[in-house]
Amino acid sequence: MLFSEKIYQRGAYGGSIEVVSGSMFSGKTEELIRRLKRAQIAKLQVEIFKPKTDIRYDETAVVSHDHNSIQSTPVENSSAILLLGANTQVVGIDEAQFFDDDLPEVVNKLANKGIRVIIAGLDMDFAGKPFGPMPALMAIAEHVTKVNAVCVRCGSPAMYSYRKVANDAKILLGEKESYEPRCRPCFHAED
Ligand SMILES: Nc1ncnc2c1ncn2[C@@H]1O[C@H](COP(=O)(O)OP(=O)(O)O)[C@@H](O)[C@H]1O
Ligand SMILES: Cc1cn([C@H]2C[C@H](O)[C@@H](COP(=O)(O)O)O2)c(=O)[nH]c1=O
Ligand SMILES: [Zn+2]
Repeated sequence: MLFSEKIYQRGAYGGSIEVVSGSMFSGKTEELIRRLKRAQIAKLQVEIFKPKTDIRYDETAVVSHDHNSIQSTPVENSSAILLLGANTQVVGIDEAQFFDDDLPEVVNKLANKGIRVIIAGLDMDFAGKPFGPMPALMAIAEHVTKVNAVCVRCGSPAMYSYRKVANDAKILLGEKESYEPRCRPCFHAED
């Protein structure tokens, strides 16, 4: 889909919410970085946020599995995004699944002020259950882009993040040592 970098100029109530969602390794962060870098090229003021807890690749930058990166501000909660993002033109948010349930209200407020908000996050956790505020964010977004990884078992499009380690905690940071993307049949198959 083609998004106009100049969309913010429509003013109050002219903002918008875009959500990029899918499994791990599906390219959510790369797509987020791509859209944000285009906004920077268009000389828009861009503020990028991620949860303070997400220190997998870098304490401050948003970094993709392929090591593309963009500077960001780590924040404790969604109210910090409202505080720090209210006077900019474009707001980017990565790992949105880890934020609190107030995030949809926060991004609605930002979009109602005319800000373009671009959000990336996991739609489902390792058990295939909706993850945090993501369902609500997808409901209120103008544009939802679902991306797929490649199933590591069969090569089909993958929508699930299969957890390879025995741990039932909802939040377990990690990458290939702990997770692999799988398609529906492979996700439900016996190991
Ligand atoms: N099984 C896989 N399917 C698709 N991409 C993969 C896979 N394993 C590794 N990758 C790499 O991961 C990159 C996507 O990284 P990233 O944007 O950080 O994904 P996400 O944010 O969705 O976890 C791809 O461009 C690709 O190079
Ligand atoms: C499925 C699942 C994932 N996580 C963690 C693992 C990673 O640290 C992030 C997802 O990162 P990505 O950019 O989408 O690759 O979330 C988790 O805590 N719980 C889960 O169920
Ligand atoms: Zn498969």
